[in-house]
Amino acid sequence: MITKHMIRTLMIETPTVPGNLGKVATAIGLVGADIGEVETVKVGPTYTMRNITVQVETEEQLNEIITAIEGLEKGIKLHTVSDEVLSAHEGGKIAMKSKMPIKSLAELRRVYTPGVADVCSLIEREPDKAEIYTTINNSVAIVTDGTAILGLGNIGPVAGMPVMEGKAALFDQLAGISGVPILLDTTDPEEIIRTVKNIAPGFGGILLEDIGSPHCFEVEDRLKEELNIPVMHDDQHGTAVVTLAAAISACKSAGIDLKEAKVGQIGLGAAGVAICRMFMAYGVQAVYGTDKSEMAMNRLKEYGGQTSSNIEELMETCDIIIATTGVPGLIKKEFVKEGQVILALSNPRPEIEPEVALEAGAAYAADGRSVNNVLGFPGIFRGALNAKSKEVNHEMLVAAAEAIASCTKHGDLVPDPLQPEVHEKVAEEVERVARRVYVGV
Ligand SMILES: NC(=O)C1=CN([C@@H]2O[C@H](COP(=O)(O)OP(=O)(O)OC[C@H]3O[C@@H](n4cnc5c(N)ncnc54)[C@H](O)[C@@H]3O)[C@@H](O)[C@H]2O)C=CC1
Ligand SMILES: CC(=O)C(=O)O
Ligand SMILES: [Mg+2]
Repeated sequence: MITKHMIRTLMIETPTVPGNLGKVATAIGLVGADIGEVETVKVGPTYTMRNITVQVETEEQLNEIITAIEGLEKGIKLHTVSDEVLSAHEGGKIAMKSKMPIKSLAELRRVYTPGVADVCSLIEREPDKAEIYTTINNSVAIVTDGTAILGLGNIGPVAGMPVMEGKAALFDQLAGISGVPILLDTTDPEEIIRTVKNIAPGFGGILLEDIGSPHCFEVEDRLKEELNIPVMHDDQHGTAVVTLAAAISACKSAGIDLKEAKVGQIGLGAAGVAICRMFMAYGVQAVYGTDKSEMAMNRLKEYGGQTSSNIEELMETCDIIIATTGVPGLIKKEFVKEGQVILALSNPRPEIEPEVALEAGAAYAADGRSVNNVLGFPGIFRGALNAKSKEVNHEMLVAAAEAIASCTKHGDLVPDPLQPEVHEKVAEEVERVARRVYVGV
């Protein structure tokens, strides 16, 4: 089964006679679409109304379903076709809310003027008190310039806002952190750095998101150097953490030593270079990378990595293949070697569908939906903020990767991202390592 990426909900009425739902399901199946959820909205004496979610590849395939259902027997009616992903975004996904009720004048005066002035004066005298009496230490800025939104490219910060809102929603739900999207109307590294430094006093940490290469490297390096709060470019290090976790789990299940495995990285942008650096620093001896850009290849060499001239060579020789190019379908099934581990991580669509890679002989295969930095960034920041760490460093990232791997069931590559224990474990391990390194406890 190939994963379909368009999700639509069909509201369908059928006469209340056994077998009608089966006819609808068969019509959808014959077109080659997948059925997701089936929700019964109403059961009447003569008819039943259901919402049926379908996953399709293209608009044409959706139209074929519509025609097929309309061609079924009299009484089976298609009422609406809705895009629930779009509906879920109506009005945006996040909100800044008051934690305090403000229902009486006494409460108003406590929360706002004149009461608030005393708290301001206290913080002026003792700046550390901001940690106790403001939300700063629990807030992370999610900063983008819109230059590498998922694999969609340079579509601008406003078009990237749904991704930033998604990260903020995940910060809240998985780690209790207030994530605040910051959209930058500049792609100039100096201006980005200056802006982030100027807003930094309001935040306990900075998550750089979907900032394209090569300027993302300078932006992150400089901000790490010049700010004394945790700064992490998620597409680099969040991705590298989760990829390392997946590789650790795959090697454990296959009974091989990751450090002895040959790893091939396709795409040496933000995610790819960080993955290579992470694997090399973890002790993997043979890490090779390739990219269509000479500049990207040279960058890997500067970091001490080895390059390969083409994808075919990597596919032929490596045990583990990781792809982060943003190019769907780049890896042909003929390239897949028996027993390989294939992590095709580009979103929204992978370089090879996991089902195709497995059919072609891969031992393990996954895409960016499961091997996703959502498994890393919430817990990494929770741990860093808890430890009052001034940065996110390599040891903390390795601790996060090992924590994710330790939560993974035998035979799986990564755990379920909605399992709260995973994020708790990542936070705990990151905090432990951060305290050891920075606070000395
Ligand atoms: N699963 C996950 O958690 C994550 C997935 N990603 C995905 O990885 C992809 C890349 O993201 P970034 O590294 O931020 O982008 P980027 O733009 O920094 O890097 C992409 C790199 O791929 C190279 N490339 C493009 N076409 C190629 C080809 N045909 N052959 C060889 N190299 C090629 C480019 O030259 C560039 O160096 C995106 O699709 C993104 O969604 C990124 C971060 C996290
Ligand atoms: C998941 C993510 O950060 C990306 O695809 O860019
Ligand atoms: Mg991203």
